[in-house]
Amino acid sequence: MSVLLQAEGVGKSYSLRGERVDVLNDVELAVGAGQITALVGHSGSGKTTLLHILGLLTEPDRGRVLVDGTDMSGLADGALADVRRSRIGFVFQSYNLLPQHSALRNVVLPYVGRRGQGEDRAQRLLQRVGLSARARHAPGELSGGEQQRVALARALINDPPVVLADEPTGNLDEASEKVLLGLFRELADEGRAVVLVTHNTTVSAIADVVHRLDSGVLVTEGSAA
Ligand SMILES: Nc1ncnc2c1ncn2[C@@H]1O[C@H](COP(=O)(O)OP(=O)(O)OP(=O)(O)O)[C@@H](O)[C@H]1O
Repeated sequence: MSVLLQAEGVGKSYSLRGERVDVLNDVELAVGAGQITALVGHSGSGKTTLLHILGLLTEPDRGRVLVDGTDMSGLADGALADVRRSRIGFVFQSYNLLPQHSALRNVVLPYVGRRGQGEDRAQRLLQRVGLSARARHAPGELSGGEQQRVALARALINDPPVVLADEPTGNLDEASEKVLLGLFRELADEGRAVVLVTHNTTVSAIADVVHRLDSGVLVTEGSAA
């Protein structure tokens, strides 16, 4: 298994009303290509914080994140943004789609490839997530599950080897959940590393590896391998 994303000794604390809260303590994690990794744990255990650190959206206080074996600590903001755009697709818990733009425009916006090819690629991705007929619709005209699928298409626009998703099935009915989990499996089968934060046991059941966060410590619960 080739490791695409690693956390080494990652720690994060917040200061809340004068109280220090240690959210993550010395987290070690290696995320492999071709696998679905689930991050589980009770509410407030730090899953989103860890996902944001893995996605280079939040800097850890201690330790480091490696993408393709390269240490990300100390990279300038621009270089970090380049790695984020090209190597990591992130699906946010609240989708974070721009309401004034169509689904298609939302998918194209982060595209960094050859000029003129973004729209075609975005169309194909919308087709892949079953929404080609909704390309011109604004996020407000789509259901939660549809917005989630647009957010996944956007996360794939630059063909990233790593896909991170925060509670991707949080607002979905069973049928939409099944479609989305099928898509994540396809992404892993293509060789990508997929990391899902979830409370949902259906989601963790399809994962190849399950890690649980408990009191800031990450424990591996199970591995299909
Ligand atoms: N920006 C922040 N400032 C201060 N404290 C924060 C911040 N972000 C997270 N926290 C604290 O860190 C802890 C972990 O939050 P996090 O959102 O990572 O947990 P979670 O496991 O994803 O929870 P949930 O399952 O409820 O989404 C919480 O106690 C929260 O109050």
